Amino acid sequence: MIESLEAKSLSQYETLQRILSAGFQFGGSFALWRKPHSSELELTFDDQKEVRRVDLNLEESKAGFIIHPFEDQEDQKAFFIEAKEYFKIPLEQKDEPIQLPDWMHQFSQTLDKKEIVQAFNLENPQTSSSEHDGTSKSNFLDLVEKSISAIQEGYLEKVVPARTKILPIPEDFDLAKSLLSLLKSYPNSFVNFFHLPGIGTWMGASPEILIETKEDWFYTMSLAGTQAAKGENPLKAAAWTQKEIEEQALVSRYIVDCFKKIRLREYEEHGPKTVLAGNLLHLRSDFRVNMKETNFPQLGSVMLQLLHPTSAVCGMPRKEAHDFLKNYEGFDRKFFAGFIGPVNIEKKTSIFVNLRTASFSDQFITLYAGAGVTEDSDPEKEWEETELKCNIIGKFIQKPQL
Ligand SMILES: C=C(O[C@@H]1C=C(C(=O)O)C=C[C@H]1O)C(=O)O
Repeated sequence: MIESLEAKSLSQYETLQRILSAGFQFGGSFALWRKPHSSELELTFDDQKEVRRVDLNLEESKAGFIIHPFEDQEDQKAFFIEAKEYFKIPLEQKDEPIQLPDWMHQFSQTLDKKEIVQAFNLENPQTSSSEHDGTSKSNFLDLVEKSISAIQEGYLEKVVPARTKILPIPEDFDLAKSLLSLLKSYPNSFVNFFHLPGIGTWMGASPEILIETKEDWFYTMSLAGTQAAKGENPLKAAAWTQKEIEEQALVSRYIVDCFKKIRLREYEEHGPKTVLAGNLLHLRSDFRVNMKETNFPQLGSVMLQLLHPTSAVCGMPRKEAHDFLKNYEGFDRKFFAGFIGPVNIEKKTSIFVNLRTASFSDQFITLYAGAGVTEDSDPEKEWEETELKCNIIGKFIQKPQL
């Protein structure tokens, strides 16, 4: 009774503060997320101190949240937050109090915003000082020039060089406020936060599904081509150049090639259409397959392995593009452009490409962004595109809007 009265008086912000405090005091891993167009925040907590690693066998997996870096792992495994505790809370204001689960009341001490920052800083490994600089504009322009040359020489068809941008953690940084800003401002994105003790603490708002399975259906998408959303009706006003149309078509072709590898012919392809992600526009095609009719119940896992990393975040041909980035990009992407998301929660699996994301360490926040380069790319424009992408998360770290 007392608890429910207490919960009634908590605002959304205070509820989130309380959840984050409990997560950090719980001592294990935890994640929270809101799927695109959903009005529920989902949360999962795992009390195991040692971070779990699992095979990429989604169909047999326990319920939980999977996190895989950009690079393939030697042991072919991903990090995993098992849903030892799982619950959801409504994000729309309702009259009834938000119910937090009973176990959470053991962690009734609410950490203030500074203590929360300390909780993720202290546990993460120290980063080297070279990682504190981020990618300079001239280095990124050089990388794009090199990418264009590699394409002109016929060695690559498309490549997606990326960069980092470093922000000092602002004096008054407030994780709960930043997260609420992302939730409010990006209804079409997969807003997420996860904490793997000793490994990383990340937050993001991804627009891109890598694979989704719901009942009998498998879904994926090709997302590429970027421009700033402008004016009253940005979707209508969008005009795409040949460069962007081709860039996105290459990603669709890549997906179709993956279907071909497994001799799957019965897929539906819809699009491309213009979609909004934050204040950016992209071109997107949606693909779906009925796993029952095609007798392919394990399609989720098979396609996950074939698709990652797609040509939306790496390039084509995949191996050559990957080698090129390894040689010239000059930083470790870690979880950026890897994949994250809930697995077998309420019989659904929704795995997103980890884009529009930030990692926390020491006193720094690292933002990551890439841009698809083709023969017709203009290096200066690709730099501007990465600035816009970094800003999607960066602006709410610097100035949450509540
Ligand atoms: C690489 C990123 O985004 C990807 C690349 C895009 C592009 O090149 O236009 C668009 C959407 C994403 O598939 C990123 O956000 O960092």
